[in-house]
Amino acid sequence: MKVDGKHFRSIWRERDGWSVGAIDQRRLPHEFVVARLISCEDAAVAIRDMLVRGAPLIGATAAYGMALAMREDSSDAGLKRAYETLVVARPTAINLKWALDEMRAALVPIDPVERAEAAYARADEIVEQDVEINRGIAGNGLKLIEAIMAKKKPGEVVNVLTHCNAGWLATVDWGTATAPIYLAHERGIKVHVWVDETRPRNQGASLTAWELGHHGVPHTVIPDNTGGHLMQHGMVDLAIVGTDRVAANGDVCNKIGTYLKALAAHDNNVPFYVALPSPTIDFAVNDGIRDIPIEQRSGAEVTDMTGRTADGRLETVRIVPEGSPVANYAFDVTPARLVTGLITERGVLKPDRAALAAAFPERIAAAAE
Ligand SMILES: CSC[C@H]1O[C@H](OP(=O)(O)O)[C@H](O)[C@@H]1O
Repeated sequence: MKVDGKHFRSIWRERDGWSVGAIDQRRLPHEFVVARLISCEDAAVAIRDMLVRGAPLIGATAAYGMALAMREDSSDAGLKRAYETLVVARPTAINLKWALDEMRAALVPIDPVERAEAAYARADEIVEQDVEINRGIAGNGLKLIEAIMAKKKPGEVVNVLTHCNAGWLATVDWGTATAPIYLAHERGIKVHVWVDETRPRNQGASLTAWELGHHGVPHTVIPDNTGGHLMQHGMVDLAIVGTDRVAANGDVCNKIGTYLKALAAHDNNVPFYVALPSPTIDFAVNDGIRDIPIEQRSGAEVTDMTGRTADGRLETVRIVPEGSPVANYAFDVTPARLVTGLITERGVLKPDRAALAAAFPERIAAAAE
């Protein structure tokens, strides 16, 4: 999307034809820094350390990581090593394994001498497919926003709450949860976004607020615990969040705190939608709460905070007493019963196996492989 009028994507193949550029999201919102990935290991570290993050972008980065690996060693052993290096970078977003499986399926059958070129071609396809899918999500989600706007009085706005960052920074472009918001904004529909800060990594405060602001979308950053109050007072028309993995039964894994937001929405009859591209559907998992692996990250993400001082310096400070134990679960799972609908590129679906299977039969086949 736009950054001060200039169009950007979150990841791209550089002009040299082989290295990979990516916005270093750890530096936002205070610094806009572009990283250059030149090896498979660079791609794996970028995913693990959240230089890039967000399920679809993790998948795109892994795809280019395989292409970088094929430049280094396109043998069968090199292909296996690259897959194994990348697939363990983070455990929860299924898009990582999806992209690696897609790359492996394209590369195993061909001569090793052809693999590097083929890998970049397939990675480029995955990147362009993500953008197209998100445009589809935008159009399908827009209908929900338009239906709410139709019931509003002149001059009123549609208030959308979102959690974490499921914006264009979490994908290649457009985002998932934000895609309908950007399209509504571009169509002149007055939307306002309540942006959950999303402790401890603050993807909302640091990333969603940054991208919405640079694209000119009205928004307000709120502490994570505010959403329930806003819903009780009729200040949220709908919630739209992203997801890292949707189980076959419609359970939704997303950033920690999503489940609590869904409970508040359910209690206040606020529609709670989840936006996702079909690669995020995992038919191999039948019970999301029981079976989706929940990443636990470093306690330092909870004990420390980084910000900009009054004189412009970036500093990290400790906010938890030395010696206090810390737990840092990065995701939770919202049961399907709390989800109003799944906004996909093929329509808004009921969060259940029948709807998912009917819309995306190819995802069932993939899970069976
Ligand atoms: C469009 S997927 C975005 C999804 O990914 C985020 O997790 P992380 O920032 O840790 O990669 C979060 O769960 C978002 O909803």
